[in-house]
Amino acid sequence: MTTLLEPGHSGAGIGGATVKRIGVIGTGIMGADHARLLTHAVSGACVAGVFDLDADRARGVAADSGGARVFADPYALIADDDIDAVLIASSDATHEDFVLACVAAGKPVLCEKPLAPTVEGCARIVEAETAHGGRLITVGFMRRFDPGYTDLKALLRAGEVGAPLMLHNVHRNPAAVPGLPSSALITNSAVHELDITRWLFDEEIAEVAVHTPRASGQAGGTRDPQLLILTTASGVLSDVEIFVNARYGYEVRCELVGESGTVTLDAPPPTSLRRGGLHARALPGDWRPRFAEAYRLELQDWIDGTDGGATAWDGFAATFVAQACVTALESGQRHSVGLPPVPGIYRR
Ligand SMILES: NC(=O)c1ccc[n+]([C@@H]2O[C@H](COP(=O)([O-])OP(=O)(O)OC[C@H]3O[C@@H](n4cnc5c(N)ncnc54)[C@H](O)[C@@H]3O)[C@@H](O)[C@H]2O)c1
Ligand SMILES: O[C@H]1[C@H](O)[C@@H](O)[C@H](O)[C@@H](O)[C@H]1O
Repeated sequence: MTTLLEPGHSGAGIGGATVKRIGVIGTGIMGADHARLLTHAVSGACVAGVFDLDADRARGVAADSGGARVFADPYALIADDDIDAVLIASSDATHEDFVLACVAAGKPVLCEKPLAPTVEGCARIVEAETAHGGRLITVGFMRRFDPGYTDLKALLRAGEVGAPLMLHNVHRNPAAVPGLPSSALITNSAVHELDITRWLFDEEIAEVAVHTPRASGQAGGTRDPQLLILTTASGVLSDVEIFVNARYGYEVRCELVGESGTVTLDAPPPTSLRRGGLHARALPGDWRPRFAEAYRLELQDWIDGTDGGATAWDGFAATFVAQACVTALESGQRHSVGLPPVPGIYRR
């Protein structure tokens, strides 16, 4: 693939031989988790700098990361000569400015999903990276590294279930903040399934529809749950139940239906308890335990420069489809997607 990175680099990852000094912007739930993984579970990296609007939070993560520098300004962190690459885990609306600053500084950047919450914001990022002339950006669609999803894709590729027909996805969170906009179920949560559908079938989503039952009484006015129906260019259907006030726990699973068999991706853990007439398996409270291995593998891939992660174009496409879903939600009508052509630097 085309790259303008230094020798030893491949694609948007960091690559090279020495320990990579990472700057982390945003040290909330995800930033702290990524910093912990970079410090303790990923080889060839250390957390060298942190920034968060909440300075106490940044100081706590810096201390847990072996004494990283706490920056007072995120743009100073990005520009600093002792920071080799940047991980952005601040809130969604801040991603665009930070990613653009990384591209301007020529630094590899791993940005948590979504790349930006608006299509226009993602387009500005893709334009900047294209003008730079080589890939620097990776987007944190970590499910691409989840052993369950990679197995599912391998079985599909090997022809084990024949040609694909349907993918049934379930994505549930125990509770959302009261007053969450209905569109956020799509742009912040179901955006993972939009990415996974494109990645699994290696094709674009051509049409979307969104159906809603009556809203849950626990949802505080948000239209929750929602059922997204995605149709790919070749006519595969991928349906997504997104329910962010499911109350009982965090759960992500799916079933792929092919012409000669099916594959079920269930929720770990592998252990289950049988007692008192029940057969039970513990569910996590959020995404971190469910996708722990996926986050680790995603970060290792980025540090190694192996280039298996989602590109800025994938980030653009996911937000583009999400926007079409929001339009479908608001209009109650099916909506064609019509992605623009893929710029050259993203053709694999
Ligand atoms: N890949 C995943 O599975 C996954 C899971 C959860 C969250 N996320 C994404 O990660 C990002 C962070 O989510 P979170 O759950 O950690 O949220 P969080 O609220 O716990 O943390 C966000 C942090 O960003 C900080 N922040 C806000 N504005 C900032 C700014 N301008 N500069 C620097 N810091 C700023 C906040 O102070 C906070 O500490 C979001 O974009 C979210 O969509 C991804
Ligand atoms: O930001 C989080 C995160 O992306 C999780 O992976 C997803 O399951 C949640 O629904 C979402 O709110």
